[in-house]
Order: sequence, then C-alpha cells, then structure tokens
Amino acid sequence: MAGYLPVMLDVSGQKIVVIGGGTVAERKVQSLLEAGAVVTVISPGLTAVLSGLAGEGRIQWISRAYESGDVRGAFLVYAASSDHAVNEAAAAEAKALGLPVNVASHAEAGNFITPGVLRRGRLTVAVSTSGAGPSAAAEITAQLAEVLGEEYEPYLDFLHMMRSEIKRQEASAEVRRRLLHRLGQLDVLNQLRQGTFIQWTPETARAWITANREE
Ligand SMILES: C[C@@]1(CC(=O)O)C2=NC(=C\c3[nH]c(c(CCC(=O)O)c3CC(=O)O)Cc3[nH]c(c(CC(=O)O)c3CCC(=O)O)/C=C3\N/C(=C\2)[C@@H](CCC(=O)O)[C@]3(C)CC(=O)O)/[C@H]1CCC(=O)O
Ligand SMILES: NC(=O)c1ccc[n+]([C@@H]2O[C@H](COP(=O)([O-])OP(=O)(O)OC[C@H]3O[C@@H](n4cnc5c(N)ncnc54)[C@H](O)[C@@H]3O)[C@@H](O)[C@H]2O)c1
Repeated sequence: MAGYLPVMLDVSGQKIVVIGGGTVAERKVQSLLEAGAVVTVISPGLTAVLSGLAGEGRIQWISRAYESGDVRGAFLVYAASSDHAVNEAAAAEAKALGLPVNVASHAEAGNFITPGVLRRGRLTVAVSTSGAGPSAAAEITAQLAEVLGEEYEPYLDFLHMMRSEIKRQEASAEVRRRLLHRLGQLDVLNQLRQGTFIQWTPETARAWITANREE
C-alpha cells in the first residue's frame, strides 16, 4: 500500500497540465482554478463546462490528442483521459522529468492522488482512503460537512485576525504562547453557532490582549 503524504500545495500562478477534457478532468480543473492555478487542457474534446471556461479564457485549451513533450514546464500533471495507454505515457513522461503526476484511470501509475475536500474559508479538510474507495472518500467528506458547519469560516477569520494582532503587538514568545492558548479557550465558536457573536473591533482585540497578557 502506498503511504501517501498529505501536503497543502500553493499552486497560484503555476502552470498545470491536464490531459483529457471529460467529467473527471472537469472536476480536477475546477479545484485547480479555485486554487489559482494556470491550467492548460490537452484533449480533442471538452465537456460543456470546460468549453465555457476555454471560451472565457480561464483555461488554455490545446485541441488535440496528447503528444510526447506536452507536460514539459508543468508544476503538476493530471492524466485524466479515457485512454489508459495515453495516461500511462503521460505519467511516464512526467516521472522522467521529475514532475508529480495524478493518473485518474489507474492511480498506481501516478504518484499523487486527489482527496475529497471540504472548505470553510481558511479551513480545509481533505479526506483520502488512499485510493481504496473514492466514493467512500466523497461520502465521508459529506458527513464531515454536517459536523463542520459554516460557522468555521468566520471563526477562522477571527482567529487569524487575533493571531496577527498578537504577533504584531507582542515581542515575547512566552506572552504570545499564553495569549494564543487563551484565544483557543474562548467561546467564540458557540457564539457564532447561536448567532450571538459580536464582531471584535481592533479596540476590543487590543483590550483583550492587554487584559490577558499577564499570567
Ligand atoms: C475524492 C475524489 C476527488 C476528485 O476526483 O477530485 C476522487 N474520486 C472521486 C469520486 C469518484 N471516483 C470514482 C467514482 C465512481 C464510483 C466508484 O468507482 O467508486 C467516484 C464517485 C463520484 O464520482 O461521485 C471512480 C474512480 N476513482 C478512481 C478510479 C481509478 C482507480 O481506482 O485507480 C476510479 C474508477 C474508474 C473506473 O472504473 O474506470 C481514482 C481516484 N479517485 C480519487 C479521488 C483518488 C483517490 C481518493 C481517495 O480515496 O483517496 C484516485 C485514486 C485518483 C484521483 O482521481 O486523484 C472524488 C470525490 C468528488 C467529490 O467529493 O464530489
Ligand atoms: N479518478 C476519478 O475520480 C475517476 C472517476 C471516474 C472515472 N475515472 C477514470 O478516468 C477516465 C476519464 O473519465 P471521464 O469520465 O472524464 O471520461 P470521459 O469519456 O468523459 O472523458 C475522456 C476525455 O479524454 C479525452 N481523450 C481521449 N483520448 C485522448 C488523448 N489521446 N489525449 C488527450 N485526451 C484524450 C476525450 O476527448 C475526453 O475529453 C475514465 O477512463 C476512468 O478510467 C476516474
């Protein structure tokens, strides 16, 4: 069994090559665009959605079958055509160039896989079954969406704002640690769930930091 390493990649502005333009490629392209990647799709055909994206100039479309040399210069490669031999050839080319490659038809030919993803603003939850059951990964992700509600988005925005403020105001690592620990103990998440949370102003934030900085 491959022991996959979970990572969070910054792909903004990076060129990513997707071979194939079907429903699987469409799903991968949508999450690549959400992450700010610069996407090139190489495929003789496209789904209606991908065709729309190409028409709007949001992806580059090379309208032909895969050819050797196509993955050169990519940051990541997705081999998602319906032709397994083509996916295999693109994966071999990517690996020879030292590029990470995802193979949608038979994952073991590639070296990274795509997890199910739940997003709540700054919170990302990725679920993988290491390829054992992709639809189970989708199902588990849907179950987590019930548990991790929309309130996590403003909650993480709040934590981000406070953490930035604490780092800006406090030079002492010990004081910062104490404040960040106390921040985690606040009842903000529950207040957000109940609709009773009142947004902290910069003044409220500074007053809380002053009141909590001593032991
Ligand atoms: C999570 C998700 C993310 C995404 O695709 O973006 C994803 N598959 C999803 C759905 C899904 N995939 C399949 C079905 C049909 C039902 C079924 O067969 O079970 C459904 C259900 C559906 O479509 O609803 C079929 C399928 N999938 C793979 C193969 C080939 C193989 O096993 O090698 C085949 C058989 C093809 C064939 O028969 O020819 C392979 C992979 N699919 C993965 C990810 C990677 C492992 C993730 C993990 O578990 O760790 C991996 C290894 C590679 C990769 O694609 O990166 C996404 C959820 C989207 C969402 O959340 O809505
Ligand atoms: N990983 C997953 O989540 C998942 C889910 C379902 C299916 N699959 C696998 O992924 C493959 C693609 O699935 P799909 O539903 O997108 O299929 P699809 O038939 O909707 O699309 C296939 C795409 O590949 C393109 N294509 C065909 N030959 C090509 C070539 N030589 N070069 C470049 N592009 C080429 C076609 O033009 C088309 O756009 C399936 O064969 C299946 O094995 C994977």
